[in-house]
Amino acid sequence: MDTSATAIEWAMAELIKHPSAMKKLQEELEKAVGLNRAVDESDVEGLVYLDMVIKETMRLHPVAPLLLPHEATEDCTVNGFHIPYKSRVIVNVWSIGRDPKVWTTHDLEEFVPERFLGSSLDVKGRDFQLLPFGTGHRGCPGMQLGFTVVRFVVAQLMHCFDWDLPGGISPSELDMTEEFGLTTPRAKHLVVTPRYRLSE
Ligand code: HEM
Repeated sequence: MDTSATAIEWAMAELIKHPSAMKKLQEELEKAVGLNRAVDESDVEGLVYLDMVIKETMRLHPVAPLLLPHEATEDCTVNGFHIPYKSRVIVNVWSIGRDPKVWTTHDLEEFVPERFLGSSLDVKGRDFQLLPFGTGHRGCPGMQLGFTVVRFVVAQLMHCFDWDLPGGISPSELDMTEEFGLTTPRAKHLVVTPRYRLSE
């Protein structure tokens, strides 16, 4: 599964669709790195807006929308629901990412990285509102690598380039249809033209 590539493509698409968020991220990167060199892996730690962009991307576009099927190892009760031993449990993180009881500060369907401002929510599996890597014994063992790669690549692409959509399409018209399955990639790959923005 191309999990990291799918997450990077969604982050790029959301940033291109929301030029003000892209500008804020570019400003954060410029402040941290300047325009005379490319982003290094060590620059990415502590970039608050970048972190919020990636979390918001993973809230709206979890790469594995139903995680992987889990099996109950014993009888248990969760939120009043009895789950018998050996039941197959499917966790719909796509839907949890749009739960109005959880996400109260901004429009649920909108890409708003600022909803994470001042919040300690992270993607490591402790906060059940946001589980793009699953949680527990069968959570994603590649989480650290995946999260680092996604942050680093998005930071480099946004720092080095501005992005133009083809054929005069305006950002708001960008098609965000998902292809539903075990993973949810974009239905149509993102096609964009880079414009180099660093000093030589
Ligand atoms: C952004 C990148 C990635 C995302 C969003 C992601 C997401 C996930 C999710 C949601 C699961 C299922 C967890 C569950 O059901 O509780 C999973 C499982 C898994 N992931 Fe990842 N993953 C990513 C990157 C990676 C990488 C880089 C590797 C390997 C180097 C990896 C290896 C695995 C493996 C082996 C499992 C199965 C674990 C098991 O069943 O015990 N993932 N991943």
